[in-house]
Amino acid sequence: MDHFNYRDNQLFAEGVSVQDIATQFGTPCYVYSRATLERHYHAFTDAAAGQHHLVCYAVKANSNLAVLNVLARLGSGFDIVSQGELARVVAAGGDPRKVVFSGVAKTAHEIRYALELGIKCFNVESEAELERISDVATELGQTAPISIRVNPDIDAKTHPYISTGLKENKFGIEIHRAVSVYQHAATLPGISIEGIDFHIGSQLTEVEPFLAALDKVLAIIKQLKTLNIHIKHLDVGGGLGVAYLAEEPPHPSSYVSQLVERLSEFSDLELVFEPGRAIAANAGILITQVEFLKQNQGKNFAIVDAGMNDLLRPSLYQAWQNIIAVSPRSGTPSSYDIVGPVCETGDFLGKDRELSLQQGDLLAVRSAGAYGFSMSSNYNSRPRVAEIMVDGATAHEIRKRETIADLYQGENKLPN
Ligand SMILES: Cc1ncc(COP(=O)(O)O)c(C=O)c1O
Ligand SMILES: N[C@@H](CCCC[NH3+])C(=O)O
Repeated sequence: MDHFNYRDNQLFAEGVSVQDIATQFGTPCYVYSRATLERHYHAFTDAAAGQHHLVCYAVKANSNLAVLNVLARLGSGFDIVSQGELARVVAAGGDPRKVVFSGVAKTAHEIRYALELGIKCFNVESEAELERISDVATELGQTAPISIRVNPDIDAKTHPYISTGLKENKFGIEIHRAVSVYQHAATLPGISIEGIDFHIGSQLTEVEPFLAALDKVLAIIKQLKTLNIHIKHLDVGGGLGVAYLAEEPPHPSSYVSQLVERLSEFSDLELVFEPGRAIAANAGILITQVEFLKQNQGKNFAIVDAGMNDLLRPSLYQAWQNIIAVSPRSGTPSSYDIVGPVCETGDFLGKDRELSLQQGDLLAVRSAGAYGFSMSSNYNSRPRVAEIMVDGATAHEIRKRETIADLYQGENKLPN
């Protein structure tokens, strides 16, 4: 469910007409709903209420400062993968003590920055990284809180590019070596063992792979206890999917409850979640305008003003996202490929979409709040689009559209 609905044949974002947003701020632009973000966050926290828990929203899904700020105000923690994301969290008013730091290649500089801010935990992805974290912490006279990311070798049954928990993926430490890595970690001077984590992939539509990974990791927690290594938190990563087309992912509350049920023997364990998509995807749309309608060899194209540089998912993963008219027409629909202005054959937002269209019409690409703007680029020297957040009856410009000058500021010609 979200807050983008039709009223009198006009698409609304909460209390504001999408047509009005386009008129005021221009197209293309991303539009987010504060109420949807808040509702999705609460779906996790309400369902986890019986267990000590922390939701660490995955910043990579949508790192706009206003989005982070809305979540920070609710008490959310954050899952980050770079110094840049951590700086954003701080700038948005997030609490560094609720930050977990994931990613396979943390630099010494990034580790130092995170230690100085006092983050909750480093999710460690390799032995070499463990050594580096210990060294940097020792230099600073600190001990770094860590969790080992175990790779449970579970097939998450998702797109191969976004599966992360198989042994052939680059992520985490093989599960059969986890215990020995913890034993080694316990000997390092700059390390304080706090947790254990996994993340098996993104856009998962079933709970079973999560439960299978959870069971494997709970067995390790028990084994570590016998070795006098006490795990305080279990981070189950993110990855819960959303319905883009006909998928039927479990509701966050059902997913959370099923995980919590497995923890009856582990009442002291803090459960950490890192959802990105489940919170942000359906809290956003991308509005785009039809520039031209065109026919080639009997095929209909609607050429729109947003392209793969604005929303990469369809091109990169052949992802399907719903495309709807902002003011639907009553005429007989035709089948259109919705394509962008970028000079790539793979530049499309959707194929074979049944729509009744005229030049100048506005379209909304749904479920675009996650991995939309955050994966956008300046390819073809196209300025990045504006981002708008609707809060009740008001639309706020939370990021201005880039100007043409923004595209080359900071670059220098060679001296004569
Ligand atoms: C370590 C980690 N945590 C959390 C996430 C967020 O994933 P999602 O947006 O699928 O919830 C990702 C991305 O897949 C990730 O790699
Ligand atoms: N960018 C991906 C998700 C990647 C998750 C990051 N590990 C998507 O749009 O579906």
